[in-house]
Amino acid sequence: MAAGKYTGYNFSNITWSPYGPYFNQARKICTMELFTAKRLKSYEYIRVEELNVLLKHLYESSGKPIALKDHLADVSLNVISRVVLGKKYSNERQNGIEITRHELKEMIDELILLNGVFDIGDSIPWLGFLDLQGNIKRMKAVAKKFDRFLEQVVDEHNARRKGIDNYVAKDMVDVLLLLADDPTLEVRLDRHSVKGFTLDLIAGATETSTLMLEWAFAELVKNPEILDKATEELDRVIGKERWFEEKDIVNLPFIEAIIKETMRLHGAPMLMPRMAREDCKVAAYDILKGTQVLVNTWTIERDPALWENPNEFCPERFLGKSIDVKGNDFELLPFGAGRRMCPGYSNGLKVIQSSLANLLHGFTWKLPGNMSNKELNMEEVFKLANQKKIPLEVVAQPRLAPHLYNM
Ligand code: HEM
Repeated sequence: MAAGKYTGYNFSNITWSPYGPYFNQARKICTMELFTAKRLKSYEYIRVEELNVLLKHLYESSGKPIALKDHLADVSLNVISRVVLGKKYSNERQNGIEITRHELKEMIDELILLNGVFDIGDSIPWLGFLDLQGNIKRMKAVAKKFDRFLEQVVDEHNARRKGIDNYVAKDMVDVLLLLADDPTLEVRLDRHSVKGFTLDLIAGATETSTLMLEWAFAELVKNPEILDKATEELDRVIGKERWFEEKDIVNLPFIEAIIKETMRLHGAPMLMPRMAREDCKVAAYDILKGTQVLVNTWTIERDPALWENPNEFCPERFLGKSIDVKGNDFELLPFGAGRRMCPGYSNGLKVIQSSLANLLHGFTWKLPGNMSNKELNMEEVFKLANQKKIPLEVVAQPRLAPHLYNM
């Protein structure tokens, strides 16, 4: 869907177009400025603080059914808004606060939905101007809202650093604005590009990790023997006297395997569209230069020629195997590969690893009431990301000593 044309900012137009001069620049900014190992490490305390809020909240709601996705979405949005925008948004409208967390989340949901929607005008271009489904009207409306919000974000950041020599960037918008001041940059970043970049970072990060975690929990409550194996590994490696820390992940191969298996079965169904740069042949098909190419990862990741029992949730298949999720192994591409691979994959992966490990370590998980695991609905809704048709409801009970929840 040509959402970018109407929303003004989108993965496929300003900063990210692989055909425009901004693309190489944007990639360089990601790898050399925004997602360096040092910067990611410096945000660890944010990931820990936000996860702790959730752990505490779950402790207080223990025994009651909760819609897990709503809580996970709060963690993702709070982490990414602190990392990118330098602050998180509350659900209460406070003085001087231009937007509530709920409003921001609604805007992101609308943007993601419109990016993945099937629009008649895309298939029959001469009907496009009629906007039969009303999508274009909705895109223009959400673009206006985002622009108002991002203008305010940029103004606030500029005001904060005004008159300060050698200002040290505190968040990603600061980094982008400092780069925009740099006259030596190969392609100058203007205000519009900073806003586009900022929006891509927020939209790219928010729903992806939430959905992965919701699917992981759905698979685990559906397969209690796998859930038991995961808790056994956590007890053995972490013990019952402390929480998981990011550095522990290298000692938790089964938790890593659960994440890979969740991504294999429930990752994004398609990668970002590509265009063939030259004539080529793929599996005996002639692909002409300029053809738009869609990579169907859903099919690759369930291909029986590559995976034994492809529709079964079986993390064990990854144990002792070197298949990773970083775009090197083409049978598993949850973050894509190559020039358009997800620039935020290491941050996304860290949020997923620590949320999954700590939620499993700190709580037992059950379906509400007398619902059996066989009754759990696992239907998907195909969008830009793969959503669970019926949101997962679960009941959590603490499994560690009470003083550990006193954060
Ligand atoms: C578990 C978390 C995440 C998953 C599963 C995920 C997945 C993906 C995938 C599949 C793509 C398309 C890659 C391709 O076509 O080759 C992508 C692109 C992108 N992701 Fe992520 N992502 C995650 C987290 C993040 C985070 C944390 C950020 C930013 C902070 C981010 C920002 C982006 C952006 C800006 C793009 C567009 C890149 C382009 O068009 O060239 N993502 N992501």
